[in-house]
Amino acid sequence: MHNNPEKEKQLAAKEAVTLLKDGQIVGLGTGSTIFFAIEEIGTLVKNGLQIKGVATSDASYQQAIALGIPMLNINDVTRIDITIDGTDEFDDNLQLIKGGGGALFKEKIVASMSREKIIIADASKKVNALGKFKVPIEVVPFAVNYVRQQLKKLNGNGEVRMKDGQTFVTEQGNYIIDGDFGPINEPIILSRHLNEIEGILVHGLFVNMADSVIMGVHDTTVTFTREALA
Ligand SMILES: O=C(CO)[C@H](O)[C@H](O)COP(=O)(O)O
Repeated sequence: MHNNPEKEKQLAAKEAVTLLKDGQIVGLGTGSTIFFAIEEIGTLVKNGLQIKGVATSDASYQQAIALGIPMLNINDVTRIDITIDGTDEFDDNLQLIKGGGGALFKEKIVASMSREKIIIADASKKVNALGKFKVPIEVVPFAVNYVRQQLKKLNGNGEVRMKDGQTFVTEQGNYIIDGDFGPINEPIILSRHLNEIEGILVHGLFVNMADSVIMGVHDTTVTFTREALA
């Protein structure tokens, strides 16, 4: 049986939104998987679900507003109850590489403020070792060459992300360096090293963050939980 990523994304999204409850403040991730979740939430809100959203990108904000989902500014909230977001890769320990869409800064802040963090994914995102997908690293433009040199010391190779022939610029006005470290056997240690490099605003290793990953596979879903790892 062939995988159908679009269908798997939709199934995971449909499953995730069943977790939402009246009164919650909900973090809305970014990307093509979350697109489906926001659509589903729009329908639930039309049918009476009372939640308020906090977006991780302009795209998710605009989609949510167009669907009539009430939205809050992150600086007007002191808590986020639950966040649903996508991922570029996840491993058996529910460690993630995120930021393929370049929204990693807001995604990490929203995740850090969230009591519960749910990741949704199609089956292609599950890997034995992180690292086939290059680690997105958001860098203040002044520090780009310095950071690339520092990545070399970590046995990494970083290329500045381009889009349509231009340097990709994040919503914060920064650049993304996509870091190739080969298979990442110790994501927690690499994450710590990256945290220590001046000029890096945020990186796409989301370690010990996801509470669960809902993965669409063929015509069903499988849920992996952090609780089950302990
Ligand atoms: O981190 C992200 C954006 O910054 C996305 O969650 C990630 O890139 C997955 O995207 P998609 O659902 O389109 O595969």
